[in-house]
Amino acid sequence: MKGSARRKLDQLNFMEQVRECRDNGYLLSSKKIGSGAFSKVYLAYATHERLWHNPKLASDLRGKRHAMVAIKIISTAEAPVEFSQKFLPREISSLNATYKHLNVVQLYETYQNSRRSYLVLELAARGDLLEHINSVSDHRCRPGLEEDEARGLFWQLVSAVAHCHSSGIVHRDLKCENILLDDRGLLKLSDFGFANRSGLKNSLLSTFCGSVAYTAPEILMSKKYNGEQADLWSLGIILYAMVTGKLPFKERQPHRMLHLMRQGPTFRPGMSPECQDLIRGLLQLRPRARLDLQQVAAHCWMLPIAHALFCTMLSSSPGARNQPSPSCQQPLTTWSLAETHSLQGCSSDSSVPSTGDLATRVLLAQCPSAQTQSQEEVQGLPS
Ligand SMILES: Nc1ncnc2c1ncn2[C@@H]1O[C@H](COP(=O)(O)OP(=O)(O)OP(=O)(O)O)[C@@H](O)[C@H]1O
Repeated sequence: MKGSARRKLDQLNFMEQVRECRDNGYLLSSKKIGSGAFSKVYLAYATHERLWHNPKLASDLRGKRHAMVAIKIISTAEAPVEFSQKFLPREISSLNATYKHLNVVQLYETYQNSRRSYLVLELAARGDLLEHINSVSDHRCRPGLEEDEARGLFWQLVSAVAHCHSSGIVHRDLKCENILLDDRGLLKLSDFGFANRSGLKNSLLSTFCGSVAYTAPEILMSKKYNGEQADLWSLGIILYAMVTGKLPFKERQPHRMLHLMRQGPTFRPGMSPECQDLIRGLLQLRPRARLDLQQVAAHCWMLPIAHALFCTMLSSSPGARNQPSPSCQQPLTTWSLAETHSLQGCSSDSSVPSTGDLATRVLLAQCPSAQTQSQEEVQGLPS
């Protein structure tokens, strides 16, 4: 098809999409914020009428004080049947199963016709983690994020993945490009296109998913694998990318990649030994030897953040305000309220149960004086 004919067709298609969105209560803007293999993602606005009819959407956007959403439009007529019948339904059911956590992109609703499917998603307007790492690296004239910043983001990611796993979902495509940031700088895990139910505790998966650079060795070796343990490997790669600005193993050929993996990651001088230890703990060749999420959250590199969060929870609870724990008196000036909520995994909607038990459990183990002092406050949190 000639260029001008293609442009005309694109324009007609877009006008049709605008109409279909309007019929469903959204004003589609022409601002394209991303695209995937069979999808385009646009900025859109929820109408008053839509907000009135969709309490899930209304309660979330009320907290954000805007009406913007991201609409992912999938051209099901053009996509392979397997995509429309297998992966897309899985993406939708995984997003529904992981609703609602502050660090997982929210799916507000879907609508479809014979040609397209529409996913109305929470907007994460500040791009992805890869772009963020690259822009910070340029700014610092040094590859990678400061460890303090990496710690804050990584905690949010661990909290999001823990929420997915406890909801029975394995992501299977964890990578920097699938981790988005919103306008408050909060991390939002997205793209559940390869996600699956983790099913029975010991059931194994066999499909190859994701990008080679983030893929666990057992998958590259075409073995049956445990999805949760494979996600843990990807977390190790992401943490390495955050603090070094590079990928630890980079090879196109799986067998060469495996060779590099067996040698293990190398670290630049200046990286803290604690961070190196955490990365090594995740990048274990044997899946069962990898740290689990609880161990990651309790790792000494993570402690400053778990500690800060726990102290914030203590100081904001009425009983503890007058009686601070002697071991929890560090200033918390580096954490804003939004960050603290995120660390807790809480939603901005107070009616939603908090899933942020990670820090509480970690700190109760690490901070005995807090344990005796705050029994009552902590009992209020889900475990
Ligand atoms: N909720 C969102 N907020 C802002 N941008 C988004 C959102 N969801 C997706 N995007 C943007 O759109 C791009 C494509 O979205 P997504 O990764 O979900 O689609 P995909 O079809 O699964 O992509 P791929 O084929 O690369 O796996 C993302 O890389 C991101 O830049």
